Amino acid sequence: MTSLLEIAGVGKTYRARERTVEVLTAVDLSVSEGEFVALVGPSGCGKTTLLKIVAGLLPATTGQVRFDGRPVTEPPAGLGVVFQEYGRSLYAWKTVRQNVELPLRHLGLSRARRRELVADALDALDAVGLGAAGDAYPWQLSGGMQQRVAIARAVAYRPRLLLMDEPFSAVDAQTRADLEDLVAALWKRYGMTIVLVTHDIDEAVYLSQRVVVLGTGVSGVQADIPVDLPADREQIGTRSSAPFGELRTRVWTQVRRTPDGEPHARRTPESEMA
Ligand SMILES: Nc1ncnc2c1ncn2[C@@H]1O[C@H](COP(=O)(O)OP(=O)(O)OP(=O)(O)O)[C@@H](O)[C@H]1O
Repeated sequence: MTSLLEIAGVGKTYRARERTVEVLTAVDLSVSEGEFVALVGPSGCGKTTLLKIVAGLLPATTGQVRFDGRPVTEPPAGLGVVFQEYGRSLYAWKTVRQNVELPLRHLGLSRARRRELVADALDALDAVGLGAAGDAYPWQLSGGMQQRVAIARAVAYRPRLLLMDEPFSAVDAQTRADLEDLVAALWKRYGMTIVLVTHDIDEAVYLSQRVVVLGTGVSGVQADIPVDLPADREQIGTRSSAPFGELRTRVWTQVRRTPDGEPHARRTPESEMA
C-alpha cells in the first residue's frame, strides 16, 4: 500500500503574549491509502492540534505534512473533515440536501455530476434513516441526525482522506453506536482513508485497523498498535471478544503512561501556567 499521508517531524508551539505552550514535538506518522487509523491520547496532548495541521488549517512550527506527495499548506482538495460541533457546522437556513451539496459547488463540477454525488451520499445514509430528511432543516433534526448530515456532506466530496475529530462525543450511547457503524459502512463503501480522533479507547479499537497513541509533554507518537480483529465487526460480538479486550488493555496502558514509563501526570491549567 502506498502512503497517502506523511507526517514528518511535526511540532507545534502555541505562542500567546508572554506564554508559549509546546504541544507537539516531532510527530512522525504515515497513513496508507485506504487505512482506518484512530488517534488517541490523554486530554490536551495535541490530537486536535495535529488534525488541524494535517487539514491545512493550522501551520506546523516544525516538520512537514505531505498529502498524496504534496506539502500541505492549506486545506487540500480530496480532504473531508467532520468535527464534533455539528450544530455550528451546518447552515440552519439551508435544507439537509442543500447543506450536503454546498461544498460541491466549489469543486467546479457539472450540475449533473454534483447531483449524482449528492444523491449517492444521501443514498448511503438512507439505510440509517436520513434519506427522507433531505428537505428538512438541520434545526428540525436530532443531534444524531444532524451529525449524519455533517458526515453526508463530508463524504459527498468523495474525499480520499476523511479526518474526524470526536465526531460522536455529543450524542447518546445508542446513537453513538449507530454512527460508528455508519462510518464503518461508509469507509468500506467508498474505500476512503480515515483518521479518527477519539477519547474513547473502545471506539478506537472497534473501528480502526491501527491505534496511534500520542504522548504528552516532549513526545511524539508513543505507540502504534495494529488492530488485528476481523474486518467484519459488530457492536456486541466484537466488543465482548477476548482479542478486543486484550487490545483495549494494551491501548489503555499506553495512554496512561508517559514516554519514560511513569504514570501519566494529567495536564492541568495550573501546570500549563507554570
Ligand atoms: N490556540 C491556542 N493557543 C494556545 N494554546 C492552545 C491553543 N489551542 C490549543 N492549545 C493548547 O494546546 C494543548 C493541546 O490542545 P488540543 O486541543 O490539540 O489537545 P487534545 O489532545 O485534542 O485535547 P482534548 O483531548 O482535551 O480534546 C492544550 O493544552 C491546549 O490548551
